[in-house]
Amino acid sequence: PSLATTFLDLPLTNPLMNASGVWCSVASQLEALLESESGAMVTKSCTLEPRDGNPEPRYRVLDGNKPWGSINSMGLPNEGFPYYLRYTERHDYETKPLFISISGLTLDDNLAMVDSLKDAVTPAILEVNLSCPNVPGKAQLGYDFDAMDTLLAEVTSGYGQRQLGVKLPPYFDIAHFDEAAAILNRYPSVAFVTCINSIGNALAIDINSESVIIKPKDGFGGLGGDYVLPTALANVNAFFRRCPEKAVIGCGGVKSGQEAFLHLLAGATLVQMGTALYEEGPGIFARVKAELLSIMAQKGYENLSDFQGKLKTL
Ligand SMILES: CC(C)(C)CCc1c(C(=O)O)[nH]c(=O)[nH]c1=O
Repeated sequence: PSLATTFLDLPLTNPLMNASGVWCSVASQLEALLESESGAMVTKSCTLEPRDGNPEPRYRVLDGNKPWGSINSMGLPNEGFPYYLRYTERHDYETKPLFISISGLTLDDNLAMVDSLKDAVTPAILEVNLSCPNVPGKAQLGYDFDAMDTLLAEVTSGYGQRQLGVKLPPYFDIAHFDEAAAILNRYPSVAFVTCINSIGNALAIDINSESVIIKPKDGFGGLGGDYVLPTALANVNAFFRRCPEKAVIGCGGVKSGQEAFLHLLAGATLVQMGTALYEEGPGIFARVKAELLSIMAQKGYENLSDFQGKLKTL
C-alpha cells in the first residue's frame, strides 16, 4: 500500500504531521521534524512579539491508569513572528510542506502577521489558531461566533483571498457544528480546518499530594491524548460533512496507526499528533507510518483514497 496523498494540490509522501505547539518552537526542533518521517510540519502558534509563556510546570502527561493523555497551560511561549517568518524563508519545501501557525493576542496583531506573510509570498501554508485569546473575560475566538466571523472577514481579505486554514477548538453541540460551519463556508479561501485543539480547561488532580499538577491557572489546562479521541473524531466528521469544499486535518488522540486510520476514515486528509509526539519524539512518525501501512495491507487498501472519508453509519 501507499501513504502518498495531496493537500491543497501539494504532494505529500504521507498524511502525518505534528500538531502546532509540539516539537516546533525553535529551529533545532523544526530541523528534527524536517529530518523525521512526517509528511508535513507546522510551527508553534506565534504572536507578534516573543513570549516566555506561563511559569512551569505547565505541561504534564497524565499516565496514571488508562487512559493516557496530557494537560497543558503553556501560555503561548514562542520566539515571535519574525523568527518563524525567517524559518519559512529557509525551509526545504522539496522535502515536505510547512505550515505556519499564528495566534495573535489581538485582531490587529493577527492582521499584521497576515499582511507580512502575504507580502512574503512564502510557500508556507497559514493555519490561524482560533483558540487565540479574545478580549479578556470573553470566550476564546472559536467560541465567540461574531468575533470569529469578523476575524475571518478581515484575515481572508488581508491575505488577499490566498488559501489558508483555521485550527478549531472542539465543539460539543450539533447547533455549534452547524453555526461554525455556516460561518466558515462563507469564506471560500478558508481551504481547510484543523480539528481539534485541546479540550479547554480540564483539571488534573494528584491524589497523593491532593494538589493540581500544573502551576498556571490554578491547574486548569488543555486536555490532549486518549481522552479526546472520540471528540476529535466527531469534530473531524462533523466538519467533513458540513464543509464539502474544504479539507479537514485531524488532530486529537492519535498515538498509533489505529487512531490515524480512524481520523482518515472520519474524513481527515492529514493527521496531526501532539501528546504522543511530545512523549515519544519525532521517531513516532516512522512507527505510525508502518502501523498505518500494516492496517491498510490487512484490509486490502492500496491508497488512502480507498477509505478516506468512507465512514459507514448503521
Ligand atoms: C491556549 C492559548 C494560550 C490561548 C493558545 C495556544 C495554545 C496552547 C498554549 O500555548 O497554552 N496550548 C494548547 O493546547 N493549545 C493552544 O492553542
